[in-house]
Parts: sequence; C-alpha cells; structure tokens
Amino acid sequence: MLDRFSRDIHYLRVSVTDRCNLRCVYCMPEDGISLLGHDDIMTFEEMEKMIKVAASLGIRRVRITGGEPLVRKNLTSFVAALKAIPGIEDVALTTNGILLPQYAQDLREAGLDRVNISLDTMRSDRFRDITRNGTIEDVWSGIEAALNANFHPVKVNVVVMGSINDDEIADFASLTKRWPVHVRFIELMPIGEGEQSFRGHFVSIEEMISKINQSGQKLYKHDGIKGSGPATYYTLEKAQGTVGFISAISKHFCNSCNRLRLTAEGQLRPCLHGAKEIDLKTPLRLGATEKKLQLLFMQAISSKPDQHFLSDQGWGGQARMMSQIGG
Ligand SMILES: Nc1nc2c(ncn2[C@@H]2O[C@H](COP(=O)(O)OP(=O)(O)OP(=O)(O)O)[C@@H](O)[C@H]2O)c(=O)[nH]1
Ligand SMILES: C[S@@+](CC[C@H](N)C(=O)[O-])C[C@H]1O[C@@H](n2cnc3c(N)ncnc32)[C@H](O)[C@@H]1O
Ligand code: SF4
Ligand code: SF4
Repeated sequence: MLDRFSRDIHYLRVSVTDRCNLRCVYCMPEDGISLLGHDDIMTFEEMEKMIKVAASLGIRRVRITGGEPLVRKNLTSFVAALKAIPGIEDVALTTNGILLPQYAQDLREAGLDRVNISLDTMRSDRFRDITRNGTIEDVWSGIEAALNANFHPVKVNVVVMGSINDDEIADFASLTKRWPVHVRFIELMPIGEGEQSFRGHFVSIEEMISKINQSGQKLYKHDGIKGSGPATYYTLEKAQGTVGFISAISKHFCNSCNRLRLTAEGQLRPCLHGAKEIDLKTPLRLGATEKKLQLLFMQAISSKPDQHFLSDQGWGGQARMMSQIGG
C-alpha cells in the first residue's frame, strides 16, 4: 500500500519479545528494563492474525526481531505459520546469534529465508564489555551454524562506536574475503541507551569508508544483495561477501522507507523514530473484525512521516528502548 509520500509500504518488522540474553551498552540498561508481563505480550496466534491482515494490505516481507527473538519459545513454529500466510514472500530474522547453534537448522527447515546477526567486535574481551558479559565464541558458532544451515545471505550487523570498536572497521571489512558473509556497518542512533553514548561515540559512514580506504582496501560499488532494508553495498576485490553501510543519521534513507513496526505489546509504530503508536492488541482482543484491523494498519501507514529529525532533535525523552522496538 502507498503512503502519503507515494512510498510502497510492504515490509513489517515484528518484535516478538522485549527480553534479551545480552545487555549491549548502546541498547539496554545494565539492569535490563521492566519486562512486559505475560498478558501484555501478544501470543504468536495473535501476531499471526495481525500479519495476515497486514498481508491483505500488501505486506510481503516480515522481519522477526526483539529483544532477542530466539529467547522466545516456539519461534520455529511461528516462522512456519508466517511462511504459510498467502502473500508473505520473505521471512527474515535479526538475532545476536548466541542461540543460533541450537536453532539454525530447525529454523531453516521451518522455512526461514534469511538471518542477520549482530556482532560489534571480533575481540572477546571487548565483546564482554560491549554486551556486558556475552561470550563471543557463541556468536562465531552462531554464524557458522547459519552458514551450515544454508541461509543466504547471512549478514553481520556492526554498530560502530568511536574509541570503542572503530579500530576494527577494516578487519570487519576483510572478513568478507574469508567468509561468505555480508558485513553492514551501522551508524549509532541516539535511541534509548544509545542516546547517552551518541554524542561522544558517533562515527559517520563517511568516516568508516575512509578508514577502510586507509587500510589499503578498495571498495567497489555493488548492486546490493537480497534485502528489504536501507543499506548501500560495496565489495572488496576477491571477496566472497559484500560490505554495506546503514547511514541512519548522516544521510537518512527515509525517502525510500518501506516499513512498519509491530512491538511485542501489539503496538503499530509508523516510524522507528516517532513517538506515535497505534494499539492493535486491544481491538484484536475485543474481537475487532478484519475490516477494523485493516483500518488501523491503514491509519498507521497514512501517519508515516516523510523523514526523521533525529540529528537535530535527538530521541526527545521517549520512554522506549531500541530493544523494545526491534531496531
Ligand atoms: N533509521 C532507521 N534505521 C533502520 C530502519 N530499519 C532498520 N534500521 C536499522 O538498520 C539496522 C539493521 O537492521 P536489520 O534488522 O538487520 O534489518 P534490515 O537492514 O532491514 O534487513 P535486510 O532486509 O537484510 O536489508 C538496525 O540497527 C536497524 O535499527 C529504519 O527504518 N530507519
Ligand atoms: C534491537 S536489536 C534486536 C535483535 C537482536 N537482539 C540483535 O541484536 O540483532 C536489532 C538491531 O538494532 C541495533 N541497534 C540497537 N541499538 C542501536 C542503536 N542505538 N543504534 C544503532 N543500532 C542499534 C542492533 O545492533 C541490532 O543490529
Ligand atoms: S542489540 Fe540485540 S542483543 Fe544487544 S541488548 Fe539490544 S536486543 Fe539485546
Ligand atoms: S526513520 Fe522513519 S521514515 Fe525514516 S526510514 Fe526509518 S521508519 Fe522510515
């Protein structure tokens, strides 16, 4: 369905939980957040109903995110249910990778198309600091499990932070020569915990590219790989994968926005950076008709802003953390 700015909205990001087995410094407070109660979280059956309604309005691609989606039980059956919805062509997952060794094969068999795995450093001590106690070997095993399960493409998301991991940019780019993975560098966004670290640690895509150039590696423009998101892609000589950049702040990509977000609480968010949410869960639980739910989706689509103003206005004291929205 087209929005007010003639953008085709066909991608839904669904956060299935606000829980996480890590505590990344830019995403969650150390003590976690006050978690949603059992009744506040939508059941998978409720989410499936909502996604059916979304599909009837032209949503074709779904990304499962969180919190950490793999900590929610029965995710594999949920994937299978989504793949069976008429009109849904692509179901993808964004994960920190820790539990992938356990679930990758089952997810593939359930029909999951793609996985994006977040990894901000290749050093185990740093990984422990950034994630507040994660074990990097688990993520490496997760990436291997995803490749062995034949997911294609497998992407690695790296949030770049000045004086924390920006000295690893060139090494991460080189990873695409050794492994068939697509490494995407993401600008730190001033959201939730990210807001506190933003000013001191923000690194622009332009600076990241110049670090790769300084390392003697030349980037060639690439047409892009399968995906629904905002990355622009390059490749290094003799690489098996690509290098992508997500310039959420320095050069926003809102004119090609194609998405809506659904939180684990059943709130539709027209924009990642806007405060507006539309409650779908209450009407669904009160027995709303499909027509009524379609109208709520249409309302969300028609209230999408033309762009965000984060670099000028910051997050503006919104109560949401990134882990509650799903990125
Ligand atoms: N500003 C902004 N950032 C976004 C948006 N969508 C995704 N991102 C950020 O991009 C990063 C990577 O997101 P992923 O979950 O891997 O999803 P994706 O890039 O859409 O995935 P592909 O379908 O593989 O292209 C995350 O840090 C997101 O917060 C958006 O609409 N606006
Ligand atoms: C919120 S996480 C949820 C999925 C999963 N737990 C993971 O880490 O991949 C989704 C994405 O958002 C990114 N993210 C979280 N906070 C961010 C911030 N403040 N700025 C930029 N990206 C952020 C993460 O690095 C991750 O790639
Ligand atoms: S980025 Fe992902 S893994 Fe890290 S705390 Fe947030 S939700 Fe958890
Ligand atoms: S910031 Fe809002 S308008 Fe811009 S791409 Fe993201 S969701 Fe779309």
